[in-house]
Amino acid sequence: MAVDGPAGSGKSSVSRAAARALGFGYQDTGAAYRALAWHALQQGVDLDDAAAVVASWDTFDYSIGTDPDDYFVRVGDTDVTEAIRTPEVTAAVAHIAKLPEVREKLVQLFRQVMRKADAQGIITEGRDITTVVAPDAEVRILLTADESVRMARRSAEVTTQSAAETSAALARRDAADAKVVDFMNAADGVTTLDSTDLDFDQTVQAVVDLARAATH
Ligand SMILES: Nc1ncnc2c1ncn2[C@@H]1O[C@H](COP(=O)(O)OP(=O)(O)O)[C@@H](O)[C@H]1O
Ligand SMILES: Nc1ccn([C@@H]2O[C@H](COP(=O)(O)OP(=O)(O)O)[C@@H](O)[C@H]2O)c(=O)n1
Repeated sequence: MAVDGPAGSGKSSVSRAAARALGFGYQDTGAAYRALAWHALQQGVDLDDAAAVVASWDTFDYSIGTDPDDYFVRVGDTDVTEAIRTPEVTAAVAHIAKLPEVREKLVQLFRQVMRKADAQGIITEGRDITTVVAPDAEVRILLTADESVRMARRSAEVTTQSAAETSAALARRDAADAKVVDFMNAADGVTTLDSTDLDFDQTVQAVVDLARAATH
């Protein structure tokens, strides 16, 4: 299954809960972009130097947990599950996500994780999963919500920044990301799920229902 959508739409939390309900694996692709940004920052790479960012790939030893009950993100031996969520990494990630060489390598990595998954299925979520990474997925969903709702959800999670700062950062990142891939409009055959007026459990249920409808 493929799930795309803008920041704060609920992709990670909803996909993970739906995977748990379905007995599926779960792959958070944003975590890989974040982890590469973390790795490049850690190595002191100038993020405006595209060649240097691409070169940092050679020492990027990435692993992610695809069991929805055992989620982790690691670079080498370092657990970066928390470290990749800081506002600094969040602000840096769009600089590397715009580089086609980086995207190509990550797309291959995501497909490899999908092939290796030993569960009955896997939900992969991100920005370009329905269109680029897995356009032939059995179920493809664009998860959306009004921008003000997404800002409120994200602000409730981030405690190291004011709500106004978090909201401004979210809008800036969506604008930068939208120049690279279109995740605001559903491609042909992709189902739009608008969670503006749905609570968390209702949204998870809607995803589970779409999965079951496709397989029965
Ligand atoms: N339908 C919903 N109603 C209320 N809160 C939600 C809903 N969907 C997600 N959330 C909450 O919004 C926040 C952002 O969700 P997240 O999964 O991190 O979004 P994304 O991965 O798209 O950035 C989380 O705290 C999550 O629990
Ligand atoms: N498939 C993907 C996933 C993430 N990304 C990039 O990675 C960043 C972080 O993704 P994320 O899914 O963790 O972000 P949130 O939507 O959770 O805030 C995004 O802002 C994009 O720049 C991407 O370009 N393509």
